Amino acid sequence: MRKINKICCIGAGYVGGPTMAVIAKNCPEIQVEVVDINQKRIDLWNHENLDLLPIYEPGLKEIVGETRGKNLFFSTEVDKAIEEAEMIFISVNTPTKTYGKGKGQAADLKYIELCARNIAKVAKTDKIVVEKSTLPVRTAGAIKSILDNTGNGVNFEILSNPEFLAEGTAVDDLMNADRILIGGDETESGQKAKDTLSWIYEHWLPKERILQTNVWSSELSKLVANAFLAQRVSSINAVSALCEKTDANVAEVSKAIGHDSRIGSKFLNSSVGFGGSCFQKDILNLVYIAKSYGLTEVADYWEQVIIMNDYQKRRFADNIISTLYNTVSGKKICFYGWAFKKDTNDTRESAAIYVADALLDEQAQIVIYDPKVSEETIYSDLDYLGTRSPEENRKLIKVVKDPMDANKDAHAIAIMTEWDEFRAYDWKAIFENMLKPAFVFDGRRILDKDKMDSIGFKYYKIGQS
Ligand SMILES: NC(=O)c1ccc[n+]([C@@H]2O[C@H](COP(=O)([O-])OP(=O)(O)OC[C@H]3O[C@@H](n4cnc5c(N)ncnc54)[C@H](O)[C@@H]3O)[C@@H](O)[C@H]2O)c1
Ligand SMILES: O=c1ccn([C@@H]2O[C@H](COP(=O)(O)OP(=O)(O)O[C@H]3O[C@H](CO)[C@@H](O)[C@H](O)[C@H]3O)[C@@H](O)[C@H]2O)c(=O)[nH]1
Repeated sequence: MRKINKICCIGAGYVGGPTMAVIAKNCPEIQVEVVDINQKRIDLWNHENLDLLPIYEPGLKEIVGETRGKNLFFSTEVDKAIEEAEMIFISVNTPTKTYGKGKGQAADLKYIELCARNIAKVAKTDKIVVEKSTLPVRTAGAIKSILDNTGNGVNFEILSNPEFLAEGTAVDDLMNADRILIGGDETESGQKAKDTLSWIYEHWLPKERILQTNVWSSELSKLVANAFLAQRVSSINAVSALCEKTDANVAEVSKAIGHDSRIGSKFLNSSVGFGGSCFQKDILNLVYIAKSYGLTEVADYWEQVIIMNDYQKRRFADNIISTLYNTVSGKKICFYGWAFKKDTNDTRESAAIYVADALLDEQAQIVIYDPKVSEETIYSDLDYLGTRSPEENRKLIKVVKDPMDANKDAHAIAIMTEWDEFRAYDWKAIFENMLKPAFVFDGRRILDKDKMDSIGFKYYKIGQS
């Protein structure tokens, strides 16, 4: 096993930034360079005011404050970083394809390929290239083929090292990872490369948690882990619809089944639907791969997880419309939360976007408050859907910085994200501020039904009649 002094990471996003910051903190002897083509993002990573880092994660600014300028650096000098590093992590985005073959399902690998070509062009010494991005099975082979055909005599070892952090808890997940997965060739040089990457993680994690597999098992395990987690959310959300029709309470059902140690209690919180940049994308990718091997039943099985999630979002919006006397036209609806979960400023695939879109189709006036999401992001999320013109979106949507401004004269409040501060609000004062009857649709099950009823709200909680 070889110890290394310099690593770099291509992609300074939600994964690249926190992951490299945690490596820098735990490995003071390793110089870590994080590079990105997005100048604005890099400028924010280098901003002297740590509250302006491009990514909000509890505990992140403290680690960046401690390591930046010592052994953690952010820059746009991609070529220089590649040239100098002994190990290169690729952590660029791999979104669902929006064009051509596999549109709407396959992963778009153009950013990965650009990185591979760039490494091939620039590298003059042997490198270990680590896939940190989530990739379809057998992508390592494609990267290897690009790298090995450069003809400049450099040896590349490709490893798959998928990341399992969840947003909102990224720092804690990285510091106390359940497992680290390292996939690589079962050759002597492959084994050496795996051990070198393992050595980095062993700085702060017990060796038993570091699993080594072949490359393809590692690539596939990442997709399967997300598919299993999302499947649990869709399963409990399917049950929530049934609970609303009966006198069952989804929280009691979750608790009852979660006590079975074979089932376990995690990921059984019913909600307005899962969001985030990973679950849907990775399941679609799994579905696409299964289809491409002719495994139709396997593809259909996993696709149902997404179909159920879409149903849950639509069901929530439909309930708001039907409860508000079958029309929301011109009615003010307050959204508490826009992020796809609490403690992150990320809004990718957030359920709030799709619920808002359905209500805007019915000409609702939506006023949004989220403690961490900017007005610019909210407008761009809706504009991206292309359902209506940007001008129309701005006419129907208002984004406010004070939560009490959002509920003033509102017909209804929809709780879209489980931010802790929403629980602590003075709900009596909110009731006074609203039009009557005052409706609350709790898409995250964070408020107490008895308390809300006693204040006078018409309160609807997902998964409870
Ligand atoms: N977000 C998560 O919680 C999470 C967790 C685990 C795994 N993943 C996976 O990790 C990967 C990255 O996700 P993310 O959320 O960090 O994405 P992101 O969009 O936040 O960041 C990706 C960054 O890569 C940069 N980039 C793209 N092409 C580049 C190039 N050729 N050279 C330099 N920089 C380039 C982009 O400018 C962007 O800043 C994805 O494959 C994702 O599926 C994400
Ligand atoms: O019981 C639950 C748990 C989650 N969610 C929702 O599911 C989505 C995803 O949540 P979570 O998994 O906590 O966040 P992500 O950051 O999307 O993390 C997932 O996706 C990452 C990217 O691949 C993986 O690395 C993580 O292991 C995996 O948990 C969010 O909208 C949550 O609100 C629920 O509705 N109910």
